[in-house]
Amino acid sequence: MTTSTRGTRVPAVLVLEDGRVFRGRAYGAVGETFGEAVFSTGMTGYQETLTDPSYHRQVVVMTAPHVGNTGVNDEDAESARIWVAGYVVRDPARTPSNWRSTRTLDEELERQGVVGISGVDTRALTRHLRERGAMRVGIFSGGAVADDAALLAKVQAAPQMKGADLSAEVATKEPYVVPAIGEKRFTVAAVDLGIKGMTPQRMAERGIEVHVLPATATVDDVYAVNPDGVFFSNGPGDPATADGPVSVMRAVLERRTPLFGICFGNQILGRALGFGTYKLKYGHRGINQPVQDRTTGKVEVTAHNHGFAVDAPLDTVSDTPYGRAEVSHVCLNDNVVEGLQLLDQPAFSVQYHPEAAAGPHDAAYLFDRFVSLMEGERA
Ligand SMILES: NC(=O)CC[C@H](N)C(=O)O
Repeated sequence: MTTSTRGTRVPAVLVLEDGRVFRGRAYGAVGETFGEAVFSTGMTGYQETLTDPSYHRQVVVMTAPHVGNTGVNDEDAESARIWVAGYVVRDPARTPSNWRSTRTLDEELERQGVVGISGVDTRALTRHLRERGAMRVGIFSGGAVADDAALLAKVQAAPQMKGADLSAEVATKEPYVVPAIGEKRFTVAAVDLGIKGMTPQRMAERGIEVHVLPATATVDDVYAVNPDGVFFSNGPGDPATADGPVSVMRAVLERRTPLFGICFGNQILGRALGFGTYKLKYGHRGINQPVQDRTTGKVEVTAHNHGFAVDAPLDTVSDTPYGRAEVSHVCLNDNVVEGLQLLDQPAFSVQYHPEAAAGPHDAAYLFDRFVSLMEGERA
């Protein structure tokens, strides 16, 4: 049960699993919530962040101090609802202003029952997460917020992100089609593991008819649409649990159908090739992360949202059951693997978000690369 906080100063408390406590005021819905505390460095694009299904079960801390300035509109959502488990801001806008805005962010959080906290020193909280790593957190308001020991016990009983199998909780239950814009050139089967709305849109803009399939889609479901290419989306949870999608991807690789993966899809390609995945200390989340495309040498500024990464050798070509593979992209902040490509068949993936919602459009060329692979098959 949640109630309104707007215009009030309901006390709220944020409790990390290592016992650190931050006090503030309720923001959005009043109640309690649990998740993995992560920080996003995006200065803008909060609506896209909140509605990205990959944030399911995560409590997002915004490093930008002023959030909500442009309100909420009906155009920028990346899915039908807010997925973050909780929201932490420093200084929410009191009077949002934007020509597209139809409501305030705190109204929207409250309407969707999303518990948040404001008035928190998000710089201190971010530094704590950076030093200690992402960890479980609870936000509490409205009830007893004084007994920190009892709240800490609740946080320590909440589920971990490591080992969480979440795609089926966020993905579509029924297949649907996003039609090509203009002349239809290709058909793609897109396995929805938590897809963002902009991803099929970026394909549709290139003449692709996108058949979005549930996370549980089988190899037969994928080939029933007679695809020119197969796509595996972003999504929440630990890639080590995604055995079903890994086996579907292996079947796609067997058939040498052109393949593209984004984020969770990159981790699944890593696993399909025989690499491991591991949890990063605090992940990459934001819209200003430098990545180098090692195939061209170009550096691009990119949107990220990942807490896990692929463990593949950076400087050697690997022999895999599907031929030679290499790391195509790398994050220049920390050398984390940001992309994989096969050298003997048309398959590649990136760990970041070329659909750019929100974020810079530097990486849009990857959708063209996917089109080229499908063109190559036809030539
Ligand atoms: N955006 C994504 O697809 C994230 C993938 C995975 N859940 C991770 O945290 O690394």
